[in-house]
Amino acid sequence: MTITDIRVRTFWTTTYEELDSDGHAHPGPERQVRKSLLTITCENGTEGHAFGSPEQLRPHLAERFIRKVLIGQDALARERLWQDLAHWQRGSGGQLSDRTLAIVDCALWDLAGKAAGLPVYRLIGAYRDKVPAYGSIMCGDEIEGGLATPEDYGRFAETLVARGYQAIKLHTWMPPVSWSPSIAMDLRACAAVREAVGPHVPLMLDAYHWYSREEAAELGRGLEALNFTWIEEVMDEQSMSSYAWLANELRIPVIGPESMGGKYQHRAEWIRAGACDILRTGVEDVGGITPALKTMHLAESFGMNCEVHGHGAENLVISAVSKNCRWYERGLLHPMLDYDRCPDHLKAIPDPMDAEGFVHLGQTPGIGEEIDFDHIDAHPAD
Ligand SMILES: O=C(O)[C@H](O)[C@@H](O)[C@@H](O)C(=O)NO
Ligand SMILES: [Mg+2]
Repeated sequence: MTITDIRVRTFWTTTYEELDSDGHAHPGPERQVRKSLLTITCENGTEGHAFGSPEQLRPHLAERFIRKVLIGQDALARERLWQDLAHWQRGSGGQLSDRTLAIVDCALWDLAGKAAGLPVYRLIGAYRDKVPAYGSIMCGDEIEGGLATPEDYGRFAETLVARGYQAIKLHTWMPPVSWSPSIAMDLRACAAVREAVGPHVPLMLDAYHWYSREEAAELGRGLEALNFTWIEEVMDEQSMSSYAWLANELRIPVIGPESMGGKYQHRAEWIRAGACDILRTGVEDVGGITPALKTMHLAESFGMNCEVHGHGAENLVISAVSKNCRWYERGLLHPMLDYDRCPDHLKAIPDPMDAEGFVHLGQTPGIGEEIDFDHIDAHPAD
């Protein structure tokens, strides 16, 4: 199966979210945004697709790297094509990101699933056909009726448990919220959620990402008293030794790294340094399904769980093929947003969740996205 073409289509789609000055998502006015679709085509007409941002698929990257590495190559040689693209990162002057690698890798996996007539999670080797989900709540805000108070978090958590979520993760308040960061408020929100859902629902916290060691330890001890399941990204992840210090200080499991680059190699160093009790990966964070699988296997070799960052078909695949992954992160969730609303560019959401809190893997060949090509072609945004 020889790759004969790659193309990028950029189109308009609707969003109901906006990013704050720190890059965290919150509810926002309905508006149109640009999104891109990479399509890889083989000589027999088989195609693989993956979504990304226009910036991650901009012409310089599509022509200088993606086309150059892929055209004429065996589409099923994913490992070699991923390695070739990853090696180009050094010579790209910082232009070729892990996010772009992830898009290409996901499109190749989608193509392989189409060629085999299998959903990708079964092509890789299923561990399960449904994954328990935790509700990942958006960062706090100052919106009336949103996530402005600890009580708001408590009320929202109750609705999420009633919806079926088997666990809940809080992202609490961060700048630009005027009075944040605040350990006291973080712990008040966590206490309100624990009070609302009772003692047995697993709870996790992902808070302000730049606390000091002492602040992070104080926060962690507060979570221990509330019987939380893990503490996440509460210090700058560039300081691996700070996380080794924190993991040694606390009983509650420390999970990471999420936002750090370095793929599976850097995550191996975190394990070696004792900087995490639970490893973290994500298809976008480490450069694709191919390296995310390596991260999963790395953690498994150390008897560790590895939890997947982010929602979407590709992260659901990773969660479904790994014994040492406990959850699917479904979110980000907010009282004013309908997470189950189907995006304009899809015919169905990729992560439907049943009333018991399980997200079921689709059986359609490919990565698991039902793409609405008519929408994409009818709303060009080049
Ligand atoms: O932008 C971010 O920091 C992430 O999207 C974050 O909000 C959330 O996805 C996360 O940290 N999950 O663990
Ligand atoms: Mg996180």
